[in-house]
Amino acid sequence: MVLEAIRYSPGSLEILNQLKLPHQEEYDQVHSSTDGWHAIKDMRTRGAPAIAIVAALSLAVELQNSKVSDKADEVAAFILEKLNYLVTSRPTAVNLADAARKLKKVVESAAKAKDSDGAAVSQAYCDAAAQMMISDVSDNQGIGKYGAEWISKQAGGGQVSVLTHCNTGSLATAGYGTALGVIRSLHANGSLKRAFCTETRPYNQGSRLTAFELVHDKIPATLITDSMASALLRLKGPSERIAAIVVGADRVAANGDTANKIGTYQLAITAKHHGVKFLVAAPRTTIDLQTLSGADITIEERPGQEMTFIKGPRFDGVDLDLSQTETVSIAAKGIDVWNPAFDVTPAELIDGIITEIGVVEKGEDGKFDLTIAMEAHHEGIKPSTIGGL
Ligand SMILES: CSC[C@H]1O[C@H](OP(=O)(O)O)[C@H](O)[C@@H]1O
Repeated sequence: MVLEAIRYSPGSLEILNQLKLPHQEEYDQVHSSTDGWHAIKDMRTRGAPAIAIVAALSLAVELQNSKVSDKADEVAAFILEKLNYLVTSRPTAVNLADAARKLKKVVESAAKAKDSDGAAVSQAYCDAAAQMMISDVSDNQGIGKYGAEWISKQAGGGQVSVLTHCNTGSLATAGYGTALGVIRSLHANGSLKRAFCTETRPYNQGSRLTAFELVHDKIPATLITDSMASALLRLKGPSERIAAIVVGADRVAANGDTANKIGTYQLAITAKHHGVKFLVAAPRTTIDLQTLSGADITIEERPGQEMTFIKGPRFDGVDLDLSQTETVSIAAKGIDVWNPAFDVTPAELIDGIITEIGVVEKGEDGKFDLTIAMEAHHEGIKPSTIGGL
């Protein structure tokens, strides 16, 4: 059974409540853009691509379940207002803002069309929002293909292990995943020895979500704490043939600096120290040429209690009691907390950016040129024009 973070059909949107995973698989209904905003803010749904898709579809179901004006410009104005509201839910991942920008263009074009009316504008929006979900899965399968090929080629063939951070799988996207998509493709190719995943404190996307996906897919995998990464590379890197650390992204700046889950930057440092490749896996909807460098990326800070308390089903010493969710304190009362949700890895520590059309590598100047990848998005330039293939 395929893991579905998002279930959509015209008029109906359900999200898998990721605060309940891995022990409870509960779907929450999303009826409106307000529901969508709160689901994203609460992190009941999360992951850069999934955030964009849930936001877009939350407005689609709101339109589908309401009587829209018959005036094209009124419906267009309503949609633009709601998109501006939705992008305020979480600031770091660019996918949501990118989706809103593209959807605004669709709406403005539909509103200008000859004999257009409210229903036509609403339908054009809903069709475009639904297409984003379909495109994301195919993007991720491309990322998986090119990422797996690149890693296998760099490792000289045979089976390799990789380390990943946070959750970048079917629970962070419309399906298959980005960095976890690379792991899925390596496994499908028979090229994966083992996947190592970090627990990814404090939200524990790794221990709760990535581990859940890897167990679900029966992929050989080992969970480590975030603090074990360097020791893993030093003590088990050669024997486990750890060829790369592969992570997702929330925003890739024009120069390749990448914002991703907190803890990513230190993984890039230890990868460099241990001679292990460090790869960012991201669809081009995550590349933001308007943000020139990592210094320009807004880093979301989350509430301190998300670090100082931990939630989970009650354990009676023998088994889990799923009917009882307990919240326990794991920090001294009164301590100040700094809880940034992301950090920025400088391009100099990144060996390649895996996109759905190929792996972008640095040029002879030691810098990334992401415009080729983005132009291909519009002009269909074949992947072979991008390094690494
Ligand atoms: C393909 S998901 C990309 C990215 O999103 C995650 O952040 P969050 O769980 O806070 O939404 C994480 O940074 C992933 O790498």
